[in-house]
Amino acid sequence: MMKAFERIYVALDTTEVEYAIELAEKLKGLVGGMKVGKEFFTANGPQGVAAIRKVGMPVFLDLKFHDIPNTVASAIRAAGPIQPEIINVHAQGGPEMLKKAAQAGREAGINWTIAVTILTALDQDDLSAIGLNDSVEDQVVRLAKLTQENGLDGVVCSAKEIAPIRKACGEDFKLIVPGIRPAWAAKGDQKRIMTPADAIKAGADVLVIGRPITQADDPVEAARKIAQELEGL
Ligand SMILES: O=c1ccn([C@@H]2O[C@H](COP(=O)(O)O)[C@@H](O)[C@H]2O)c(=O)[nH]1
Repeated sequence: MMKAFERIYVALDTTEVEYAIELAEKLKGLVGGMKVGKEFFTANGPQGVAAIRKVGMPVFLDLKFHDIPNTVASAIRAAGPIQPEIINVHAQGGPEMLKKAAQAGREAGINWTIAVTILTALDQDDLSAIGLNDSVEDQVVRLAKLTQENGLDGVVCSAKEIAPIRKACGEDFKLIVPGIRPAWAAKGDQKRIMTPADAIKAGADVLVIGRPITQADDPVEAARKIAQELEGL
């Protein structure tokens, strides 16, 4: 049985590899894993990710691939040697791309290949601006079902859509949830947010938390405070 704090993955959004390693070392035992995304990967490449893995925690490689099926599948296979626990694509890449991504993830030995539904920094007005006139919830559930039908392990969604996705896709489908904001943290550019405790109560498998921890005066204390909030849920 997973402990609640192990559900926290910290978003290491920085270009500084030494700082990221130091932070990962300090947070080991307080959180479950590290998430590295476009900023870190663009600056430090696979060697940078390997350095984070060496700290001894699972890594979520959040590169959100969105391209033609062959390119996405090849990129996922290329990530195999980095041995991320989780890798992702955009569900809006469509059914063929999703199917090829799932196959490539399995071939590469990656535990969870998942798809981003609608970014947590977007709200209803943003969807309308890009010509999507369904509700955020309907669009997220549609993409989650498409992701599941094509063999992936789960989705990235906001905590606000956990209940309808669970209803549509069941309990085994993995829900990885950014847009997490403790009551004491600034919202920043996130629009669909929830507190860590409420997101876990709603049924999130993994919470992705960046700035509330990394930008805190004392990141270790911030992580400890969040972990305590999750204890006993
Ligand atoms: O819909 C999404 C998908 C990915 N993210 C990523 O999660 C972290 C969140 O960081 P915070 O500092 O806690 O806002 C960040 O790396 C995003 O790229 C997301 O926020 N929403």
